[in-house]
Amino acid sequence: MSVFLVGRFCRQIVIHNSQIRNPFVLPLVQSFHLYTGRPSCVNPLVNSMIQQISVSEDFFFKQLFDRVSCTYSYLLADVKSKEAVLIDPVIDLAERDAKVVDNLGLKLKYSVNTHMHADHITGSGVLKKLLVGSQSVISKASQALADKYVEHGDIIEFGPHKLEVRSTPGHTNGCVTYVCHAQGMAFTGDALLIRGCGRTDFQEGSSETLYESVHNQIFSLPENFRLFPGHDYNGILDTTVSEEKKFNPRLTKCKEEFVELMKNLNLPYPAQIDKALPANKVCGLYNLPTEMEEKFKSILNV
Ligand SMILES: N[C@@H](CCC(=O)N[C@@H](CSS)C(=O)NCC(=O)O)C(=O)O
Repeated sequence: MSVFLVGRFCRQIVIHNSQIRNPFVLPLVQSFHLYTGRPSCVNPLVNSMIQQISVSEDFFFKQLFDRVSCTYSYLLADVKSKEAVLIDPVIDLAERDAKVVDNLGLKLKYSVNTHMHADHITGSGVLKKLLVGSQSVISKASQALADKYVEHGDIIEFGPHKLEVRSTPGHTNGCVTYVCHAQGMAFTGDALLIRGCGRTDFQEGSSETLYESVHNQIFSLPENFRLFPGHDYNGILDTTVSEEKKFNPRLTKCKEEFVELMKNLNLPYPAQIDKALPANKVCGLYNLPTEMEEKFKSILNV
């Protein structure tokens, strides 16, 4: 897709999409908008709410859903090398996910957790057994056991693709957001939900910290970056930086109002919290509730 800029004295300039964020091209796009004085329907800055960034041909992306916990998992892969990562798998659906990976001929490198979940058990432990060679990943700050620990600024690689790790604490201490700059995507876990955010009333949650995390690490991304949350309870799949900066009913408030609002959410505790936390402290490999241990007995050899 291309962007056409039409000025007062200039007939037409065609800029390919891949060049829009080029530091030499962006000011040109901006100045055309300022110069002509009207918000062009093709100006990416004005249009960022609706203009989607398309993924490159060598990048595979599949969004997966767990109906019970309303959790999204994300399978990302390099089309050429077949190396894949799976963000936030759910244990109950580990066999489904392993089958998808197998069917597509992918090689799962990492099962990546955005944080230590309180509402469901991560699938990263069972997936290590189902897809031999794959490793569990979680942030160092989460203090859970995993094969690989990540910190702010680290890069996770699969084929030529890269996910930047951004520390976004507040919902939990160890929450991270994974940003794929080249594809204009960020996976926010429970730090930012669509028109919402993660609760801050347990697991060392802090509303002040969450506010800073979202504003500094997520809202600072380009306006048209697509954001993929850890959950959605309303049937919406994704959002953008621009949409959330305009319409998020919590995070558009000032920090003091946000903190007050978060104090009064009055949400019931997640039903599975007492079973989920002990298991998630070891990335779903041990400490499973009896029914899960029974279900995955042969896979986990416990
Ligand atoms: N009812 C669900 C839990 C719902 C919930 O508390 N969701 C969390 C993310 S999972 S810990 C949250 O942060 N929600 C924010 C919100 O505004 O809803 C269950 O029992 O599992």
